[in-house]
Amino acid sequence: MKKTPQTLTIAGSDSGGGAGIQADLKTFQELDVYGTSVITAVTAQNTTGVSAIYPMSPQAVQMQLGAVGSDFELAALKTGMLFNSEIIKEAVAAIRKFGWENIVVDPVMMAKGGADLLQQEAVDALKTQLLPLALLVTPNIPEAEALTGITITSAASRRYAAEQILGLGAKAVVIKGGHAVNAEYAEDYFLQTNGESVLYRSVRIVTDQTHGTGCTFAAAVTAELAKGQQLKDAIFTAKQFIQAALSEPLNIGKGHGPTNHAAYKAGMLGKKEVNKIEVFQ
Ligand SMILES: Nc1ncnc2c1ncn2[C@@H]1O[C@H](COP(=O)(O)OP(=O)(O)O)[C@@H](O)[C@H]1O
Ligand SMILES: Cc1ncc(COP(=O)(O)O)c(N)n1
Repeated sequence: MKKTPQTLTIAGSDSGGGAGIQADLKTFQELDVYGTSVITAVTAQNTTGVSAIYPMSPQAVQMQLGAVGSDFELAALKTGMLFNSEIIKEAVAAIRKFGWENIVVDPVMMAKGGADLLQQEAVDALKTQLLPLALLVTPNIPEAEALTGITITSAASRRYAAEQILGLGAKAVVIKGGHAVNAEYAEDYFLQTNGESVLYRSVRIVTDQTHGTGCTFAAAVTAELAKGQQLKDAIFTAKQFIQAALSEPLNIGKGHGPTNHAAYKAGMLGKKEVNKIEVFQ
């Protein structure tokens, strides 16, 4: 009997439903994998910002990880908001204990409104303990800068930052371009340890409805890996997924609205020229 691929997200809850655990589970569902979740923190959040953060105790995280690990056969997992170094330690311990592979680390540091989703003291633990276990790490530009101390202003500095991140032990990195000053394109730059690089380019969609883009992108990569796709193909599908999700806005909330997680499966991608993804190897 063929089993549905099983996945896990270790992340924070977004009461507004557009980012974090909620974005991840919606994305898993849309891409036909089974999603489980370990909640690291509960945020009181909507499209206008984060008003409070309630981290789970390390024990609460450990118990959730144990419950998932003792029952499910995970084909891939992602991490999102981890908040502090104690929670990172629990995630690392469970990854080792259960022998989980295909680990996608979205090094979530800050919400778009500026709230700290990773405490400063935890950046070191993320770098030294979690990144060495990652198949892929998916920083946006400010996160890649925080991980490396490099200011990204050009293709050369982006490549240099990617190399430094691989130096931390991740097998591959994709530096996402949502925050770049490129008005025309959103470019995601992929580099892996054998030196191979790929640039994924789409037309930049003019919208302020970008809440949860990073979570959704990493969850889509995770789902595709769980289905057995190669990393480069999984990233291509994730880029298509987020492009469709941005191009069919839901117009929900008073601030930075959530993306449309249903658009890709509903076939909206193929319908618009703007949604073509270019790939440069
Ligand atoms: N305006 C946009 N138009 C098209 N793609 C975008 C846009 N903003 C972000 N993306 C894409 O969304 C994904 C997440 O990128 P980014 O927004 O940089 O991450 P984060 O949410 O972590 O800050 C990437 O694939 C990026 O290229
Ligand atoms: C619980 C939680 N996790 C992550 C994000 C980052 O969201 P984005 O994907 O827009 O960077 C968020 N705002 N809230």
